[in-house]
Amino acid sequence: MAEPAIELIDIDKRFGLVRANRRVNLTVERGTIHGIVGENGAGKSTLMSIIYGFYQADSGEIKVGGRTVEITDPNAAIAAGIGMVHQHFMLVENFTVVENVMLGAEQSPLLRSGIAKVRAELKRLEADHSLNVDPDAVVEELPVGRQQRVEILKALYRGAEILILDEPTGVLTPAEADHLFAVLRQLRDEGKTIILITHKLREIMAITDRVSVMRQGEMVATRQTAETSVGELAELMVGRRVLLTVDKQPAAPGAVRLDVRGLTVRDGRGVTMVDDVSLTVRAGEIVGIAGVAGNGQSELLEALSGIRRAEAGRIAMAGHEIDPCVEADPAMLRRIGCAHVPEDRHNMGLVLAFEENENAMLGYQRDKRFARGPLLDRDAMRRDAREKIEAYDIRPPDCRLKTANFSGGNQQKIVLAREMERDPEVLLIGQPTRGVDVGAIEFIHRRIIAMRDAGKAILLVSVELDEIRALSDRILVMFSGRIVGERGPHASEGEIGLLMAGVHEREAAE
Ligand SMILES: Nc1ncnc2c1ncn2[C@@H]1O[C@H](COP(=O)(O)OP(=O)(O)OP(=O)(O)O)[C@@H](O)[C@H]1O
Repeated sequence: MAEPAIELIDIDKRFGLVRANRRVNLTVERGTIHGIVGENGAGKSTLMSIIYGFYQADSGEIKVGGRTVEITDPNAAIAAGIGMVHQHFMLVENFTVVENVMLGAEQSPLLRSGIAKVRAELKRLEADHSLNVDPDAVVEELPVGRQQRVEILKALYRGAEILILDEPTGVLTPAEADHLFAVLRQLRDEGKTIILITHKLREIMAITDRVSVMRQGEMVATRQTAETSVGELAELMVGRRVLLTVDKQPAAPGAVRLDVRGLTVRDGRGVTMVDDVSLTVRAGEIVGIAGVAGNGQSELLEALSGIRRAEAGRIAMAGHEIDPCVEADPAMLRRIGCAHVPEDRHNMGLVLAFEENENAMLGYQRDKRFARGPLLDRDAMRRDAREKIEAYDIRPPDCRLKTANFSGGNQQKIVLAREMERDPEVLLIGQPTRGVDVGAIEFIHRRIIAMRDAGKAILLVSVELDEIRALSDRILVMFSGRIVGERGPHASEGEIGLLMAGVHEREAAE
């Protein structure tokens, strides 16, 4: 039998007291798509960073094609035929596609023979793998799906035989995700090996050949995908049965707590992203905004939370009239009882260089309970942070750890705990479970329902249609900046999907 594409033997990695990888063994066969799943902080990204040479294992061995390799840095990984598509793209945004692909590969013989050859090679790779990107396009002007294709091209250009993708669909529209999967299947059929990390178990079932499960730094199981199920994988990940559906009673809505009239918002380039939107959210109800990413949901949430100034409209929130067209003031909105979980935790939700306990109260630093005279009461902050760490099972449970050193899903929980535990009257919540494992999704969904049942008005924006359908009491569909339809909680996926795709209201109802 052919040698496996890659073998990891007894890989160990510690960060201080945290044992991120414990004697991990993994065999990935050539020409297969191998999924890696595991709860937040299980050690998936660390393991991939070791394969790609960002980190060095404390001990253990890596074999590529049967031969032991020393992967001391990403260049050594590339030389061994390993490529990586990162969760947060590593592209230079104001460079063109071809420049990005060349960057770091300046020594390649192809480049020395002239940029025209590089462009020709890129065109060949694009055509062979249906990657369709213009080599001369500037990266920042490309939609995220295409930027991701540039990352794939970059890896293929460097001769990658093994491609690692870390949560590649988190930022993609459903159509972009389908296209990515078609590309990955084709690469596999050509004999390349794909390692895919994702929290979306449905994706694992749809596209992988085998799947391995990590828990608390250990590799606990490997299955043939055809012989397992979402339920089994979820249980293997978190060590208990996970309810994959949300239990809730019908809503008992009260008074209107959020009333938006004629809101119009433009983006930085002057393009109208939110076009004359009106909506209401009552106490004790969850209103979900469904839509394919990029249809104005983000700008709507930003305008409501005071991050972005609107062009027109008015807002009444928690009994206060707000003019969304004047200078934005998120602090004032917090004071009147509005909490906001932003979609983009890195840029809007957290300061990664701060300690966990500082992020756990970011934006609420003027609260009396954190004050000691004119200073901050550090003890009170840490006490508060520890309570949230416990309630939200944030790992590792260390409120002094720098936020950058938490795994992606745990960072998300830090933001959720801060905003949801403030007991707000109105909760604006964007992509609450992005990057979060199935066990944590179950917990977060229960918390959101509990807040609704306690009379909070909740506006939920999510690109996950399953999440919108599971949580919302009313569903508003946004397309091209407008609300194009409203449906009850039992509307079918197909009906909402049609509205999301811009099919007219009447046709969608038929
Ligand atoms: N540079 C670092 N310094 C300290 N601790 C770290 C560092 N990188 C990761 N860790 C810790 O190692 C553990 C594993 O993290 P890792 O990012 O590999 O998890 P993950 O399985 O990818 O999680 P997620 O699904 O949330 O992305 C976590 O406890 C994390 O806090």
